[in-house]
Formats: sequence, structure tokens, C-alpha cells
Amino acid sequence: MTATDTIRARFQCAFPGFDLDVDLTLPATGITALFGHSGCGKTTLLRCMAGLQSASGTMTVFGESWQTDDIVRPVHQRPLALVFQETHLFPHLNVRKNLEFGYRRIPARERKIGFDHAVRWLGLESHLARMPAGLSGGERQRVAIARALLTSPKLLLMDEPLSALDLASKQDILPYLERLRDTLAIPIVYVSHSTAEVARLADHIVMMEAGRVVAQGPLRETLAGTDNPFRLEGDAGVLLEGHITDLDEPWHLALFSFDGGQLWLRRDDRINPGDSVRVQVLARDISLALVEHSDQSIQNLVPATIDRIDPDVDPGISLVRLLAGPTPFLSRLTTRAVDRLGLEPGRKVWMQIKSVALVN
Ligand SMILES: Nc1ncnc2c1ncn2[C@@H]1O[C@H](COP(=O)(O)OP(=O)(O)OP(=O)(O)O)[C@@H](O)[C@H]1O
Repeated sequence: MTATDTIRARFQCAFPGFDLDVDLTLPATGITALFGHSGCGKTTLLRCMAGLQSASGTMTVFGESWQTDDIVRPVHQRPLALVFQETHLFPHLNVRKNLEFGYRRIPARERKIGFDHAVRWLGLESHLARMPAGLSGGERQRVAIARALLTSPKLLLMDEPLSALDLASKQDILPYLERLRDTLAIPIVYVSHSTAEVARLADHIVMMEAGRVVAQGPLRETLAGTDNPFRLEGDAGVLLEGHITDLDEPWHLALFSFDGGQLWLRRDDRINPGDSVRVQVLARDISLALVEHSDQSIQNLVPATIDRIDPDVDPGISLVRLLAGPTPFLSRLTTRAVDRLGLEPGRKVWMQIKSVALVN
């Protein structure tokens, strides 16, 4: 990554009982999740990036300085857009007028996103004449996101945009965010403490604890580290990206192919051959065997090589990192099993995978 295709952010600031000290290089595309427990400093970091929180440090976006040791651009001079939990729509204006408010703020020659595009991306075609009060929470948030995009930002900052929504509205809005991630050339920094949202949306993750970055990198690689604190459904695990390549209709199964192997998962009405999907495999759902046993109930047997073995947080448990082709997996085993099977880095084994879940 070079200075012109990255976001560099280095900030220090302090409140009574809390100080933030981070130094980040983020990619210029896709969704970067700022993830961590409540109070770890996610919102403070986002506010520093926006220029809403005074902090010492520097920020460079695509080679353009937004903050140096000497000059701090105020928020209105940074080409960014913010989306919060609260939508802040104008209650007396209909959806079209709310959107036009964002659009007209930008001189025509600087507009990179057309009005109709934003309306279509967020599925608002049939809502333009409606008033905000008559919209569902998810629809209101879609209007807020479209309005933010219509300012043609170079960076989109989102602070827990789904946390005020009920489950149904969250499910409604997630596909729109995925579409933006996959089609927009605008990087999104997304604050969340929901592992499910991060697993589904993020390409890159910054994990924070007490004002510090404890891990960062591409989501899949970072999750597959044996020392990271991110837990999918309370356990270590990996996310895989791949395609649905076949269906077994009578048995309600779908074949998921990834770089390094294939896995069967339960057929879900939403998926079809050719679809690109993410799945999660938890460490507790993988056991290891030295030979291929076909006389057992587990359908997914994948050959892999042990990469490393580390103690897990629980005493007597080991976290084994494996590679199937280039793709990492994690397996949680008792240390006694590791000893009995003579497992060690470089050893070839069979992963017996009990459960594979679709994330999107
Ligand atoms: N303006 C402020 N004055 C004093 N303390 C502050 C201020 N803003 C944030 N803090 C403190 O800084 C710490 C980090 O807060 P921040 O809101 O960034 O955390 P967070 O990770 O976003 O949390 P949450 O997920 O609950 O929103 C907290 O202890 C908070 O109380």
C-alpha cells in the first residue's frame, strides 16, 4: 500500500481515566471495522478522523493531508460523510428533499455519485415522496446513507449505524451495505461491537482495547490468528469466502468451494449456484484425525496441514491453526488429544468439520 492509496491515521488524545494512542494504515477500499468492547475508544477514534475530536497526530487520506502537527482541517473542509445511529433527517422535508439537501451541498463538477444511482443503490425509488416519520427505522437509515453518499465523500464514516434498529430492520439493511461495499470505490470505516455485523460486512478489521489497537489486518487473516480476542459466537473461528458451486436438492445441501477445498452446508433458500458467499467455521466444530475415516457421520472431511499449535485461554485446551491450501482454519482440541495424536506443525491431518454456517 502506498501513501496515495491508503488512509494513514495517527492520533493521541486523553480524557480523565482514558487515553487513545493509535497508529493505523487502512486500505482505500472496502469496509474497515473498528471493533471492540464498549468504552475501548472506537467512537473517539472515528471522531478524531472526522476532525470532531481535537487530538494531536496526523491524518492523510489518499496522499492528502487532513491533519498535520501544524495544520488541522476542520470537519467541513474534509471530504467525508458521517452516518450515525440517529439519522438526523429533516422531519419537515420528504425523502427527495432530504436527499437533495446532501446533493446540492456539492458543486456539480465535484459530484461523483449521481442522484439516481444513490436512490437505486439504497432501494429508495418508491419512497421519494414519503415523509421521514412514515418510514421504518431501516428505511430512514437507508435515506441517511444515500444522503451521505450524495455529498460524494472520499471517506464514509459510520458509527454503529444499525444499533438502533430491530432485528428485522437490520436484516433489511445489511444487503444494501454489502452492495455498497462491493460496488463503491469509497472506503468505509464502520464502528461496531457486533461480531455478526463485522463477520458479514468487513474486509479489514481494527480490534481495539483501552484506547489501543491490539490487532489489525484483513479480516480473514486476522481472525485466523491464534492470539486474537475476536470471537465469533463466543469462540475462535474462521471466515471463508468462496462460491456455491453445486446443490444437492434431495438432501437440502449446497456445495461451497473455497481456495483449498470444498464444504457442504445446509441449503438455504437464499443461495444459488454461482453466488459468492461468506461462511463461518468455529474452532470447536473441527476435530482432527490422522487418517480419513469415511465410516462416520461427519460429511465434511478436508485434508490440511498443521501450521502451529498454541495454548488457548482455557487451561488444558490448545488452539491448532491449520492450512487447507492457502486457507487457514482453527481447531480447538484438548492438549491431551494433541499429545496422544502426536500433532505438531507440518503434520498432515484430516479436519472433520461438524458445522458450517452461512454468514450472509
Ligand atoms: N468528551 C469526552 N469527555 C470525557 N470522556 C470521554 C469523552 N468522550 C469519550 N470519553 C471516554 O472515552 C472512553 C472511550 O469512549 P468511546 O465512546 O470512544 O468508546 P466506544 O468504544 O465507542 O464505546 P461504545 O461502544 O460504548 O460507544 C470512554 O471511557 C468514554 O467515557
